[in-house]
Amino acid sequence: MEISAIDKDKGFGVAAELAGEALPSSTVKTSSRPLVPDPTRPTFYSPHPPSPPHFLLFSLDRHVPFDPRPLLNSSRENLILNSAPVMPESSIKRSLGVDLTRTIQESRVLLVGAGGIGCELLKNLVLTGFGEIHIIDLDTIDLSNLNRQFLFRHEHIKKPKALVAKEVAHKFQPKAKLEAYHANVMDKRFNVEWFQSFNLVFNALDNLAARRHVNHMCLAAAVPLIESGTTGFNGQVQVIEKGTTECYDCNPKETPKAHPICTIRSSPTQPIHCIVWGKSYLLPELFGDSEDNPEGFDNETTADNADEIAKLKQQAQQLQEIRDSMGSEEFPHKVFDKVFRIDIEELRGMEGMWKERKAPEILDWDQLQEQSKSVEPTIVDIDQREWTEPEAFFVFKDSLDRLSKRLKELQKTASSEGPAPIIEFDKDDTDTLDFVTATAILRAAIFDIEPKSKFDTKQMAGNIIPAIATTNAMTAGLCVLQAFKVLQGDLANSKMVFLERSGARAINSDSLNPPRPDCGVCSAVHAQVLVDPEQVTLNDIVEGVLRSELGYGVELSILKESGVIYDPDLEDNLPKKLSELGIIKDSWITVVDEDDQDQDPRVNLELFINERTEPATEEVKPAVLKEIVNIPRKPKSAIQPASEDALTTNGASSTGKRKREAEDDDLTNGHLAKKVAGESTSNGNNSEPIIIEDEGAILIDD
Ligand SMILES: Nc1ncnc2c1ncn2[C@@H]1O[C@H](COP(=O)(O)OP(=O)(O)OP(=O)(O)O)[C@@H](O)[C@H]1O
Ligand SMILES: [Zn+2]
Repeated sequence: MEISAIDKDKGFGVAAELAGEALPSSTVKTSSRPLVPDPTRPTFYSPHPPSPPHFLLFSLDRHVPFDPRPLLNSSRENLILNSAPVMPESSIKRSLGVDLTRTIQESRVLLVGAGGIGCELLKNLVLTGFGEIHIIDLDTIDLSNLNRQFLFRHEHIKKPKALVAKEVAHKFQPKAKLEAYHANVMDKRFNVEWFQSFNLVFNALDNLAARRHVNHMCLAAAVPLIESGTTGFNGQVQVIEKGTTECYDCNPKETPKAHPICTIRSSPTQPIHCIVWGKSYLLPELFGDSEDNPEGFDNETTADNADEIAKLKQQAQQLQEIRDSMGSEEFPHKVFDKVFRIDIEELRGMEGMWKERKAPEILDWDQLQEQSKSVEPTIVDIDQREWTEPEAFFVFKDSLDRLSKRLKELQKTASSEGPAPIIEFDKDDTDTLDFVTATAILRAAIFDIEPKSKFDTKQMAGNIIPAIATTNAMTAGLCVLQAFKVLQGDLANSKMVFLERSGARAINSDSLNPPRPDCGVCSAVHAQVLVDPEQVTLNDIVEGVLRSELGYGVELSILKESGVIYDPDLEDNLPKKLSELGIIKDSWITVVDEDDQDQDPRVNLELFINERTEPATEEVKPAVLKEIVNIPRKPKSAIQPASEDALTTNGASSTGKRKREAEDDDLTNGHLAKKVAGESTSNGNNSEPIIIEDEGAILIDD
């Protein structure tokens, strides 16, 4: 990447030179000339760089009459990050124009999550002049949040994130109207009407369930949603608008990987299999509640793995007997012999398993005892390199001893009525981490698998994906840019934006796709029904609303979050009151049309339960639709190719993403990356620079 730094004083240039040293693969060019207006473009200020760079960074102070509108109006993405403590309104107007500034000031927006992205986003929203911002977060502040959730300080630890975020952000812009909720966004009180009260919703969440819930509520409320997320250096921003774009659920999401039980118990092939064995099998069997379901591997009994489960249970039972000798001198030897010798001997006996791969090797207590004599106790502090077998053996005994003493201590002080004390894995609990690292290394040696260091084990066992402050900050900036487009009703130019570390460009974008016709979530029609859940029966809904008012036939089923509550073969629930079925105010049921005899079935109907206060009378039916809705038929072929011009007005149908994937195949180093950048400059698509205004807005052109 090529970076040009220009400043009328020397300071920025020096900083850029230092940056150049820190980024040896980049070319940093510095210059200390003043900015001059570009005579060919009336509102544009050109520094006349020596050669057209890929990115151009401007650091401007208040006195330079800079107008970045041409950049904002360019067809490509720009990134705005506000870095100033307070951005004067005049600056915002100059940057965004009077109309957009007013729209922003009059907007009422919801920010869900005040974590890594949320803190950055709140700061951006406040400094950009958003008029009313509601912040919701269920969590309290933790020490580990402070490195990147910059609104929080040490004195805020244990306080609710939403409330502290509000308080701190308010100081940036006292005029902003902020409202905070220390609550779960999935609470029923945050109902469709509440969502409808916002012009725009931002998701800055960290889990699938909450993201899907907000997606669903925004679709039901017909409020646009800007969804965002980061993992390490990668970030993504997606604009979702009912009926126009794909929703969060249009594309299936990966669920966390569970390893097959046979892999964990008898045929590990990767370091993670040994780590999961130490963390989710051996540690809980010795120090936890062995009745608990282990996490990280799939121990559901099926025809295929019934034998494996039975074997595991048998081995676990034998370990339980050994557990009784915890605290005695023989305890470590007994545990070692059981898991690193007896169980392995048994496995070796299953000859069929070892035809294709090397049979596991048994470990020898006496030999390791001898070899580990010279190991220093400080070995536990060496976390960057993999321990040798004797070192791992030493830590195995040492951590087993520490954990045994801890559990004995806990047992002494525990009350007899409460649950028996246990020790669970925690990546920040050194005793458990040492134990898992050491046992995983010993197991890896048995199966001839590469060992992992304590540091790596912590990442892998703790499912840690490093959170990078810069990625969060850039992603939050991109969210605001997309918000500008949504608020201007310019969905045609809204994008799906990606931050990536590899490839030619850091920021890439893709046109938004129209909704997938087969998506059960966003193809659904949403309606509200007014009822008294204590009085109204399911039959009142099925007959009184669905069949008589909406014309459904016999073949329909009704689902609640927990499963099916009605279908033609399940009529027991019909006479029950809604409240008895757990269908309360502000919950919803999904109606699925199963009738495909005469014509195609209708799309799903999501019926939200609204409470009615006045009683039903002769004239007023017990369940009434708030508005009559038209429920279209499902399209003939569920998966249709997305219409190319459904969203794009600029004809940009060949998406940046596909192009980028092709580029990635060719690009392995910065040299090629530069070449691509140069090419796109010459074809006129990439000629705009990045601008950083260090006390107003920072614009980074994509
Ligand atoms: N259902 C929910 N309702 C409200 N807030 C939620 C909900 N689920 C998650 N959140 C909040 O979303 C935020 C996500 O932020 P982030 O991804 O930075 O996670 P974190 O928990 O702060 O950090 P880390 O997981 O890395 O320790 C968190 O503050 C979390 O409390
Ligand atoms: Zn969808």
